[in-house]
Amino acid sequence: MQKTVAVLGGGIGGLSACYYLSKSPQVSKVVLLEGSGRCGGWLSSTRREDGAVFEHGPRGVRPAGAVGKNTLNMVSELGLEPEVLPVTYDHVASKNRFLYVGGQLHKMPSSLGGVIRTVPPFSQPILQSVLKEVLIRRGEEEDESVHAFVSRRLGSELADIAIDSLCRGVFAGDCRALSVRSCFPPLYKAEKDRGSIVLGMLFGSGSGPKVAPCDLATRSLKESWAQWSLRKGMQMFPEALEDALRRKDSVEVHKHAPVNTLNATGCGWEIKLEDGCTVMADHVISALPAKSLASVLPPAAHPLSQQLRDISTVTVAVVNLEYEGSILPVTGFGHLVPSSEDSGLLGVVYDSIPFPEHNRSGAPSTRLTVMMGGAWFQEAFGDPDGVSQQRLLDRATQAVASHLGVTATPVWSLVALLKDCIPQYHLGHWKRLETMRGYISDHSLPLTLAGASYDGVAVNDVIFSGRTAAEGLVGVV
Ligand SMILES: Cc1cc2nc3c(=O)[nH]c(=O)nc-3n(C[C@H](O)[C@H](O)[C@H](O)COP(=O)(O)OP(=O)(O)OC[C@H]3O[C@@H](n4cnc5c(N)ncnc54)[C@H](O)[C@@H]3O)c2cc1C
Ligand SMILES: C=Cc1c2[nH]c(c1C)Cc1[nH]c(c(CCC(=O)O)c1C)Cc1[nH]c(c(C)c1CCC(=O)O)Cc1[nH]c(c(C)c1C=C)C2
Repeated sequence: MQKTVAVLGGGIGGLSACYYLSKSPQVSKVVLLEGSGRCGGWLSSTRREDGAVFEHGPRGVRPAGAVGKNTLNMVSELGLEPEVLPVTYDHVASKNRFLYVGGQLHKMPSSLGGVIRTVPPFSQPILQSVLKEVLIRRGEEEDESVHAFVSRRLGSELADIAIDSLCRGVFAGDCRALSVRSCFPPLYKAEKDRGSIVLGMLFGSGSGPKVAPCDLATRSLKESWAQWSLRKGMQMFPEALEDALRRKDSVEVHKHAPVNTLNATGCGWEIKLEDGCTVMADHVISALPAKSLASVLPPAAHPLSQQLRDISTVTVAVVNLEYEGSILPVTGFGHLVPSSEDSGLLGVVYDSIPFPEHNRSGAPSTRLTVMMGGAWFQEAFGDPDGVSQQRLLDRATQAVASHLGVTATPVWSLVALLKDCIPQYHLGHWKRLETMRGYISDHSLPLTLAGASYDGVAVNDVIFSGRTAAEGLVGVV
């Protein structure tokens, strides 16, 4: 029987689910319902007339692994290959990442020399911790915080500085609350399967999904890409996806269509939109943030809604700055700030270094992005609704002045408050997923969960979640 599938949320997760569904003859109709006036969700770029591009959300995607290949396959199918801007592993933006500790920038080790010597801010060679790690006994816990896991296996200094910063630079989150099992599955699996992170990395652990690479993915391997972006910014990606979907007879894309309620009809769903319109569907793929889905589910699904509400999120202030000339004292991807140094200031990306193509045409300029808040937003700035743009801008320019010695006034700036933008996979997230998916299956709800709230926040993971959701319904596409 052919089905009508409604996909809720037109972020990269929902668009991807539609894309894969539309490849299947088993689906007669796909209806995408996006609440806002734009598809793409957090993939959002400001393009100025002089050619400058500023990212508010993701600025680079990794080509590595099956999910990285999968994304590049989609990029290629969408005809975006000529627009791809690759950054190779030997580029300075791949080799140089900094930590701001004790009022100074420290380059993170990226070569053997950097791990065999004692390199500040660390008090002993990283290699020492790595060699000892092999001898540490396997943990017994079903889950553990990222901080506890790394402290146990590699020592508290690496956990307090490097891992604390890494969790801020990926989840804008607190490594003492985040789950190692859900945030860094390869680390957790390496210990479970091989008894050690190092042995897991050396000999592999478990088997992940397999994806056949297209020419573009093969090229990314041959040319050693570390990350890539698109010529007119990451927003090109959802724009191309939306265009491709609009060209298919089987797909309807509705923007300005916020979902208000979902009512189970016995053989599907009646979906009420805020404007009073109704959409009927045999199946729903939700690519909404977990809390948004919780608020539209029927009261009878209360146990599921409660679990969804318990997946918390953090708010990040993103400040894009543009300076006259080439003003950076160092070169690289950017720097992260551990929470012990300055909890409210997460890090600074040196956007002009990996992607100079996004600089304005004409006179030289430097583009930076300062990211603030995250799990520390409330303690640093108070209620997100009460903080002024000027305060965020001042805090960002002060950080650029004290961390990088850049005291010039930016020639252009943009402050964006990204409310509830990154889900936090706290301790026990895996159990919550099991409970939620168990509830859906036990109650035979025609509902699939996709998007960043569940199985990975990276663009690649979210796209793959859209594919998995579609394939769960129609088989391999
Ligand atoms: C500042 C920042 C930097 C990032 N950097 C990177 C990076 O460098 N690399 C990387 O891989 N990833 C990065 N990410 C992560 C990645 O961008 C996100 O995890 C991903 O875009 C989430 O996609 P999504 O489709 O799951 O959700 P969203 O983008 O949140 O999309 C959900 C959609 O649902 C819609 N919606 C909400 N409620 C309703 C409703 N009731 N009815 C209808 N529609 C509704 C929203 O309008 C939205 O369009 C970053 C994220 C942020 C915030
Ligand atoms: C300072 C805050 C943030 C910076 N980027 C993000 C935040 C919250 C969000 C983010 N960054 C990455 C991802 C995807 C993860 C993935 O698995 O691909 C997300 C959601 C990529 C990333 N950024 C950094 C690392 C180590 C990674 C992981 C992948 C990789 O190694 O490339 C470090 C980093 N992020 C930021 C800065 C300033 C920084 C380091 C210098 C900004």
